[in-house]
Amino acid sequence: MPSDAAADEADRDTGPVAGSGAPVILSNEPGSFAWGVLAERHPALIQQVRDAFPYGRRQHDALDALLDEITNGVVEPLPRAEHDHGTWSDRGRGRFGQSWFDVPFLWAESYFYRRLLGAVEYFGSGPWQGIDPFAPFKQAELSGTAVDEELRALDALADTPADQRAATLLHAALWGNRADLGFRVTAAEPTADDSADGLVADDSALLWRLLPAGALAAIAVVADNAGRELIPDLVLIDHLLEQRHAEQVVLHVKPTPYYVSDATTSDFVACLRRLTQAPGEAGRIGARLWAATATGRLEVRAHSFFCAPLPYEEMPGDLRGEFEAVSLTIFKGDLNYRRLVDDRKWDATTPFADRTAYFPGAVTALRTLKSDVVVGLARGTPESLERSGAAWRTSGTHALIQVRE
Ligand SMILES: O=P(O)(O)OC[C@H]1O[C@](O)(CO)[C@@H](O)[C@@H]1O
Repeated sequence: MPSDAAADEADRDTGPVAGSGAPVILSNEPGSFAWGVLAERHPALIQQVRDAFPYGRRQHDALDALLDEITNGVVEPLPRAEHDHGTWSDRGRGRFGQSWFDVPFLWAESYFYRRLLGAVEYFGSGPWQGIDPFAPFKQAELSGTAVDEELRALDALADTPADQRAATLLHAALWGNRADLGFRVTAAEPTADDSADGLVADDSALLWRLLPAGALAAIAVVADNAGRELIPDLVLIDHLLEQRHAEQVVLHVKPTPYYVSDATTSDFVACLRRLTQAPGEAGRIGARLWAATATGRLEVRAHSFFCAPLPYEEMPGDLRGEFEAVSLTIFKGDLNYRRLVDDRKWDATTPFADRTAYFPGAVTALRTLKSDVVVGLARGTPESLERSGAAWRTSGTHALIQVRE
């Protein structure tokens, strides 16, 4: 569990203040994507969590109160006794007392997950301490037959040439980002066909140029979801290590449960175990990765800032130092993207390099589009996507690979 001091430290040393010039995304436009997340997904998620555990009276009352607050009330501060009361008092200055729909969407979502963990006594000192309220959903996905099939498919890849294998594994990690359990609370899961021609930006050639085989670089991977996303991420990491694109990989996960399916250390262990216990190539990949953790070639870290409601431009000095120390950082997923470029209504053709100029080193985003923000598109692309009439920004049917050297 992160200490209050660590989170305080994370918030104090904030570096330059994040971008300006485009309106921050709020959730107060009925019918907008952000409005739907707060008005529909969060209440549905409270119900799902309530149904998934034999919680006691106190937890049911707390979930009722949270539901009432997010639908009819205003943002309330954390109770004084909470370990991170001070941290959130600072983060919430100017936000408490407002409608949840009128504060920045990024902030509201993040605080919602903190409050949900509070309601189920995740941070308490009692028997529910550390019980992940999303664990049943993550476990069901990880033990499902879809994962069996995905692991079996690795056998066919074992003998393909390395560059072809690399391209396939990169795409598997990219599209694995559609496997997001929060996204499935209300939306239909996109079908396999939806991914055809779904790339709105593709800097993969530059990515491989930055990672030549034999370069022995250190790479950071900022993970997103567990299960069907983390498994292809791990398989890609194995490939990078095996082919000597990287000598060391640091995998950054969340310190506490977040956005339903975001990967924590427990989820990393569960995914690695799933790989090692699989037959064939998947099992061999799992064994190699397990061994890599023991030698330090694969290291897992869980900085408190990964659950902060803030853009990465405001990252604390120690995390900035970690990213400075590697040759490339790969950010997975939609939420990381929102935090990387800042959750604002940017013109979609704003260069990705401009929005990430503050980042201390080369950076890559692998993301399926599941919320409104997007940058780095070629001129004319947003217009033609709009003409298609599809919900291309939010439905997970489109994806991007963006790189800044
Ligand atoms: O798991 P990912 O790719 O970060 O997606 C999370 C996304 O889900 C939502 O919470 C709701 O769709 C978005 O607001 C958020 O960015």
